Amino acid sequence: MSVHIGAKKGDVADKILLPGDPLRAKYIAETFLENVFCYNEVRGMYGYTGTYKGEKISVQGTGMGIPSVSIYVNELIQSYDVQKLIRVGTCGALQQDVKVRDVILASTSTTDSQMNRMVFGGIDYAPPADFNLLKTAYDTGVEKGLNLKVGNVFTSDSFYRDNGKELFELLARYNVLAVEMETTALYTLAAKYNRRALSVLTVSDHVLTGEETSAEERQTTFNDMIEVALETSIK
Ligand SMILES: O=P(O)(O)O[C@H]1O[C@H](CO)[C@@H](O)[C@H]1O
Ligand SMILES: O=c1cc[nH]c(=O)[nH]1
Repeated sequence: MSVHIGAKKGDVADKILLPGDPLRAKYIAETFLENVFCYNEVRGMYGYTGTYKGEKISVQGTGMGIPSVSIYVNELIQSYDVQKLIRVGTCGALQQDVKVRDVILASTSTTDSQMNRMVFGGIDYAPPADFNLLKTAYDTGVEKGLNLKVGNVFTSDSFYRDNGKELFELLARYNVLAVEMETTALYTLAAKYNRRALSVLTVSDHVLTGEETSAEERQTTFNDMIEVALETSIK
């Protein structure tokens, strides 16, 4: 057991999918995995292990934002030796040509979080996706006929903000594709511990047009993203 995960060491696979929403973890486990068992219910942050096409794989909710995802990624790496970590999250689109339900692969992330500035003494570290995971996910998506977008995403410390319009317009001008809340932490911790990480994101709402998906759709569905992540994890 670690502080926030009630699993025995061998209960967690070396590859894992990481949705922010624990009910998305439950949906993924029940819909896509075989031989499934639940290894974590601590704080309702469900974690499951099962098999996908015969390969052992886990799926763990991370909660929202950098502090929460950092707890789970630290414990998954340090206590359970997880090697390959793929976030399956939602995001808000910042570009006109990025549509609701599109799938984005985050090649890097920009953040307003102070976390990395504290770690790197004021330097702006650029957190990268693992190139092999990124290429595999891209090739897998193209094979499935998906119009994947690849690029920079904004990992925000706040979902609600007063100066949103100006900031989002500025980021959009600099080609940032979308806003979410965890990728910077995932990529930075993967680099720190020499693990492989990727964020695969479904656009759940559009910051410019106001179009959005329902809470139920955010919790379930988004199957294109999940299939790309599962296939990438076993290739
Ligand atoms: O759907 P998840 O994976 O939680 O991701 C996005 O949704 C949450 C905000 O609603 C934040 O965690 C953001 O990153
Ligand atoms: O962080 C997020 C996630 C989804 N949609 C947003 O607008 N922001």
